[in-house]
Amino acid sequence: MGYFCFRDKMKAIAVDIDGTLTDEERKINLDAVREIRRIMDKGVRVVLATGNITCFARSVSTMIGTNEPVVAENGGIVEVKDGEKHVLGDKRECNRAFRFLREEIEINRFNDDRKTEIALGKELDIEKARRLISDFDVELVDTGFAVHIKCKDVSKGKGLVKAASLMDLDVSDFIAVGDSMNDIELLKVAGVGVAVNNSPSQLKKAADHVCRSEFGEAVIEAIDYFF
Ligand SMILES: O=C(O)COP(=O)(O)O
Ligand SMILES: [Mg+2]
Repeated sequence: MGYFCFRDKMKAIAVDIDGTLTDEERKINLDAVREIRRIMDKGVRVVLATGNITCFARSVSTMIGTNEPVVAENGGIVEVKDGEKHVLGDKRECNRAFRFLREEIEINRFNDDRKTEIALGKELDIEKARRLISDFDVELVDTGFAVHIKCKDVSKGKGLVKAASLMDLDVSDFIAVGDSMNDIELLKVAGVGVAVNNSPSQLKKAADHVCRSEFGEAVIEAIDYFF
């Protein structure tokens, strides 16, 4: 089935922030924002799905101009615009793993108020850390911007399922665009999963479509292709 079959069928897009809407320095691509606003004007609904903390996700969403739920903390939180929060993760096991890890190796924890996970500086020796906390029911996800200690059953994919139901949509109505390993479930649950070209090969393999371009240019490419 060709991708053109999806044209006019897709109702919504879920977009990752860092490395997808932004470049590697976290500068947002304004042309991609313009493109997102253009399809919003046509009635396409836009959800941001990010590993960032909820207030950051909400701020970016507000400034782009979407009033839809945001998926934050890698799917641990889905927040509706009026501030109603759906908590899909449990931080306790992350805390236990973190306390154990900090006894063993030096780690730099983000000083923020995450509700369902813990974010660490990306300079961490991730393979060593994974071995050290392998007995805990958590996983480490490296996004290229941070390393997250998150519950195994939390994902942006589950977050999108929740967001879609709050929007009276189905996840299959969504195209999802992402750049890193915290996007893999997001790309898998969506109707069409799109990896930007700066994604690791594992994400590209999980995607239905891999963009030729990188970062925000790839968001523009995906929108032009699918909407
Ligand atoms: O929080 C991160 O580490 C990356 O954020 P992202 O999911 O928006 O790319
Ligand atoms: Mg990203």
